[in-house]
Order: sequence, then structure tokens, then C-alpha cells
Amino acid sequence: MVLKIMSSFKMESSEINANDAFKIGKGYNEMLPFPTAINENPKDQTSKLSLTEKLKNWSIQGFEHHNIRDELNRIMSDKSLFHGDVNLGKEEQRVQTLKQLLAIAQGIFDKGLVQITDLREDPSKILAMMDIVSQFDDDSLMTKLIVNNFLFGAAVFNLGTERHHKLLPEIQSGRLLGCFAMTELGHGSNVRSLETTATYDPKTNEFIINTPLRTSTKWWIGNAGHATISSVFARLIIDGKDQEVHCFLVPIRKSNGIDLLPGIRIGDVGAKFGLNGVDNGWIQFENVRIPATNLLDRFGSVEGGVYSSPIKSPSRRFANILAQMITGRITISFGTTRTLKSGLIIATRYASKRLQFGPTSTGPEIPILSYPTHQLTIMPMIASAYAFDAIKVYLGRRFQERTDEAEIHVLASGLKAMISQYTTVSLMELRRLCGGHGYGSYSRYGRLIATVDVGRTFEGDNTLLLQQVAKDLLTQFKKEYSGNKFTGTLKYLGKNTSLLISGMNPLTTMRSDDAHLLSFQFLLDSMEFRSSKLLIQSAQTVSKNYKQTKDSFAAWNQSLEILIHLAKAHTETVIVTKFIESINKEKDIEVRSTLKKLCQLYGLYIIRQDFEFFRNSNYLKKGKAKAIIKLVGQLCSELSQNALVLVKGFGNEEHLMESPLGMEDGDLYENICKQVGGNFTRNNYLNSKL
Ligand SMILES: Cc1cc2nc3c(=O)[nH]c(=O)nc-3n(C[C@H](O)[C@H](O)[C@H](O)COP(=O)(O)OP(=O)(O)OC[C@H]3O[C@@H](n4cnc5c(N)ncnc54)[C@H](O)[C@@H]3O)c2cc1C
Repeated sequence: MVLKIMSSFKMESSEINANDAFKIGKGYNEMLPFPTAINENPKDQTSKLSLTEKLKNWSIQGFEHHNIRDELNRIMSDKSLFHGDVNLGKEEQRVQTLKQLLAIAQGIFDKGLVQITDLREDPSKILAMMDIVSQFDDDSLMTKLIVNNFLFGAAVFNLGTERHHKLLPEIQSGRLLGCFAMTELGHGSNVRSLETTATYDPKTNEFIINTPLRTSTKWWIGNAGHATISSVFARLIIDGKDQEVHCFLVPIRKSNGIDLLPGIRIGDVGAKFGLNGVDNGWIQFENVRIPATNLLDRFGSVEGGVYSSPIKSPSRRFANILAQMITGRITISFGTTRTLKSGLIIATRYASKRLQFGPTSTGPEIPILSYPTHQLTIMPMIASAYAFDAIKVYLGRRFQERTDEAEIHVLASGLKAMISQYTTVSLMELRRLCGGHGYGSYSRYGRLIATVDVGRTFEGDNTLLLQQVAKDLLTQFKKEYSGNKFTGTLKYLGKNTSLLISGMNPLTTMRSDDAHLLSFQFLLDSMEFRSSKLLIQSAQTVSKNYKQTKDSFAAWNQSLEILIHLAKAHTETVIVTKFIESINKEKDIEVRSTLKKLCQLYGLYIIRQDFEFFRNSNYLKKGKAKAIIKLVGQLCSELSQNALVLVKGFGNEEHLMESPLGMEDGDLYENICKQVGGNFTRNNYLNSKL
């Protein structure tokens, strides 16, 4: 095993030679409890490389667009502009990110490779583009691109009508930089309670935009330092009546991009944990007049001084407005999976090169990847990254087809919440697996963690997104309950009703043989049972709390714990289901057998993480739980033998890795020293002492 890990890496002559490695490998192999490889017929390194190619192709099905990827790689290989210099100050970073955005605007959008209109025409092009951009060391670029093109640009495209669409070529080319001003100092998640006002003036056919209170100040607004125009979410007031929140185009700077327009105040919200290349700011409006045509009027318009909307219910209208902004959420799931992969590549390559301790105090040491504690941490994460790929491919396809907006909404919300949370926690662990080297800025973990952490908050706070998933499931449950015929997302409930009533067969709860536990059927049954039970329990809990409180808001809040559990369980059920479907469809035997093991590990690991539920529900007897723990360990050990191949199969672009711990050449210590280099700069204190 050690040989396999090490032979994929270039040897360092100063430490150990290939013969020594072989000796270590042989010696350690004898200690390994489960020395089997993924491939039934282990082949040489060349065939493994082709496996990585095949895995890479599998993970981007439906959004390949090699022309877009190649062009982006060409643009981003200019290291004078696209480099992750950790020593740049905030202002320099912001200028650099702007230049990077403009390079992509000109190289990709101006050439017509991707368009904002692809949001509807061909979203797979946008996903392919983001799949490369999200691998760049500094996610400020990805965030700024999303803000300009897929929040501001998407607002113009999705909330506006034809007269607004003529701005799209200017926006995507970077000639018209815009920001997306939704959040306020006093309100983030509760967008329906925003306070900024847009009051209609019938005399001039204009709206007057105002920030009535300090708490109404637009806050966190990305691109606020560079934008000349903003899509502002404000309450539409007409004839003294509040028609609730709509979106307006409000110019904020003169065309020179520097001077503010009258009535506009803008400031910097300052340095952040990460993403310091993004110019997040605050904006206030004082009697700023805009033509009535600047209302993005797809869902509500003012003609001849009269307000009208194709959607009568204000809450449904508002939900429709927000639903249009789903692209950001989807790209976060895609981008965050890439971040998880970057973290995994670094930790795995590092762990295969880092030697600590050995069987004897004087003899050779072994790679830290050989330790079961390491394997138990890394391998379920690698399996998760592949599971996320499977569901991403499915989500991408559904987003492309757009046949069931409700399903896309639930899936995109659940996945964004689950993947960003999982990745944030995982990266902390991966950093720890790299020891002190992980803590150095040069490891890249600091930047990865800071980036992914905010993904839990923006584009919808995770707890609120999971509540939306739970709410949708309960609504569907209520609708289909009377007919006892569950369809679509809730099909699994139909299969489980008798089980939930009569309870589990005691023989099944005890069955602990490998064939049973490793079968896809067991994994699916477990996931579906858990979701079904939690759905019914959630409905009962909300109903019981309502009976007690007679207040639906209070009843919902008192049920939050189980509702969040339900949303997570449901999302994991969909992930496992789609992962299995994808594997069953896979024709290549090598890919299928590799993914099968990863899926077994992913499924069993989820069950292991939620033992409390499964044991309390009498789904698993003690012996079965113990057998699962043992199998998880075995799978981790087996899969770790091919860990380097598996992370190479992620298909991350090597030229965007930017961490000396995770470079493919394996010159670990030389790369670290090269990157750190230099001497201490003498500071004033030292100078004064000398
Ligand atoms: C770096 C960065 C960039 C951003 N860029 C932009 C931008 O360009 N444009 C823009 O408009 N906005 C932007 N935002 C704002 C972002 O969208 C909001 O921060 C986000 O929507 C969350 O809102 P909040 O910060 O007000 O959190 P809150 O809504 O105040 O949430 C705080 C906490 O309370 C919890 N909570 C709130 N309500 C409930 C509830 N009902 N049930 C249970 N728990 C609850 C949340 O889970 C969370 O843990 C950005 C934010 C950041 C950090």
C-alpha cells in the first residue's frame, strides 16, 4: 500500500530512495488488515491515469464545454494576473480581482462563449465556467463574478423585461459594473421586511428612493466600490399603499465610475475573514429619483400611475421574485464541492509524502496516510466529494431542463446548505491533518476555510434554507396525505408506510453480514426509512405544538430541531439515490467498481453519523451497528490505497492548485521552502534597537 501511495509521487533523493520505499511498503503491508485494491485486476500506473480521466469525465457530465474550460485555463494561466499572493493588501486585492473579472469578461463573455442569457438558454455553460473559476486560489474572483453577472445581471434578466435586457451585453462585458443591493444593516434573511422605500411620484412618473432609517442602509453590498449602477430591493409605495418589496435599477456613480451621483452615500464595510478582493460596501439613498421604467417589472409594474401584477398574492409574488435568484445558490454548491476537492487533494498528497514514526525507532518511517485515524477522516470526505459530484450532475441537468421549478428549488436549497456546512467542517479537519504545515498561509487552508465559511451565510443562511426544504416537504405531504399516494420527491414515503406502521422485521434489524450491509438496497432502504419517519414525526410535532400554542409561527419554531433533521435527511436520501442511479448506469467496469465502493462508504458513513436516530427507531440492533463501524473502517483502509488516484480523479486543474503541500510533483519540502523563501523584513522596532 505504501508503495502505491509513494510511487505516484516523485521521490526525493535527499530523504529516501525507491528501494527503501519498497522495503517500507512491504513491511507495512504486512501490518495492514485489509490489503485489497479498488481494481479487481490491479494494473500499472498508466491504467490508473486513465481511470482518473474517466472519473473526471464522469463528474462533469452534462456541463463539459471543453472550449469554455480551455479558454478559461488559457486566460488564468497568466500568473502575472491570476496568482494567489497572500501578502497583497485589501486595496491591491480589490484592484487585482477587478482586473481578473475584466479579463474573463473580455475573454469569455465578449467572445460569446457564455452569456447572461444562458441562465435560461444553456445553464450548463455557466456551470462549466464556474467549475474552473471556483478552483482559483482566491474566491474573490468567483464571488465578484457571481455578484456582477449572476446576481445583478440575473436581476436585470430575470426580474426585468425587454427594455432592461438591452443592458446585458454591457453588464457581462464589464463595461457596466453593477451591484446587487438586497441586504440591509437591520435585515438579512427576512427580506420581506426590508425598509428602503421606492415611492412613486405621479407628477414626474418617477420613483424616489430613500433610506428612512439607519437600519435601512444597504449593507454587505459586493461590487459597491466599483459599480456605477445597483439593483436595489425596496418597498414599492404607490398612492400611499405599500405593494411590498420590488427591485429597481438605481444609478449610483457617474459614468467615470468614481464620482457618486447626488443623494448617494457609499462606504466600505471593511476587511473580512476572507474574500478581501471583493469590495463589499454600504449604500444610503436620499431622495434619489429614477424613471418609473427603472422598476424591474416582470412581476409587478406601474403603468399610467397604476400598479398591477400578474401574481395577485403578495407572498406568492415575492416568492417568485426571490426564486429567480437561484443561480447563485447552485453555483455555491458547485464551487464549494471544488473547494472541498482542493482541500482533499492537498491533505491527501501531503499525507502520502509526510513520514512520521515507523515500526522501529531507528528504521524508516511510514506515511501518515497509513494511519487508520487519517484514513477514517479523509476517505469518507473523498467519498462525499464523489457523491456531491453525482448530485451536482443531476441538479445541473434538472436546472437545464427546468421542468419542475419546485424540485430544483428544494434540491438547490438543501444542497447549498449541506455541502457548504460539510465542506467548512471538513476543511478544518483537513487542515489539522496537515499539522503545522496546514496552519501556514502557504498551505492555502486559511483561504479555503474563509471562503467556504461565508457560503453558509450568503445566498440564503443555511438554517433558513433547510427550513424551506422542510416546509416544502410538509406542504407536499399534506397535499398527498389524503390520497395516500405519494409521488415525485415523496415517492419513498409510499414505499415505507407499511414499515412505519408495523415496524421493522426483527431479523432484518439484526442482519449484519457484509453482503446485506454493502448492498445498495440496504443503503437506500435506510435513507428512505429515516426520511419517511422524520417526515411523519415532523408533521406530528408541528401539529402537536400548534394545538398547544394556537400560533403557527410559535409551533413551527418549537419544531425546528426535527425539521432541520428532516431537511438534512431528505437531502442525503436524494444524494444517495442519485449516486446509486448514476453508478448503475455507468458502463465502464473500472469506474463502476470504484464508485460502488465510494458509494458504500458514503452511505454507511451517513448511517454511522446518525446512529442515534437509527438505534432509537429500532432500525439497527447493536450487533448491526458494530458491523457497520467495522465495515466503514475496512472501506476506508481499502480505498486509501488508491487515495492519490481518487483525488487526481477529481479533475482539478493542476496549475490552479497553489499549495506547496498539494502539488502533483510531490516535491513537498522543496516546494514549501521555495514558497516561503525570503528573510524577515526588519521592522521599525528592531531597527530602533540596532
Ligand atoms: C461576504 C459577504 C458578502 C455579501 N454580499 C452581499 C451582496 O452582494 N448583496 C446583498 O444583498 N447581500 C450580501 N450579503 C449579505 C448576505 O446575503 C446575508 O448576510 C445573509 O442573507 C444572511 O443574513 P444576515 O447576515 O442578516 O443574517 P441573519 O438573518 O441575521 O441571521 C443570523 C443568524 O440567525 C439565524 N436565524 C435568522 N432567522 C432565523 C429563523 N427564522 N430561524 C432560525 N434561525 C434564524 C440564522 O440562521 C443565523 O445563524 C453578503 C454577506 C457577506 C458576509
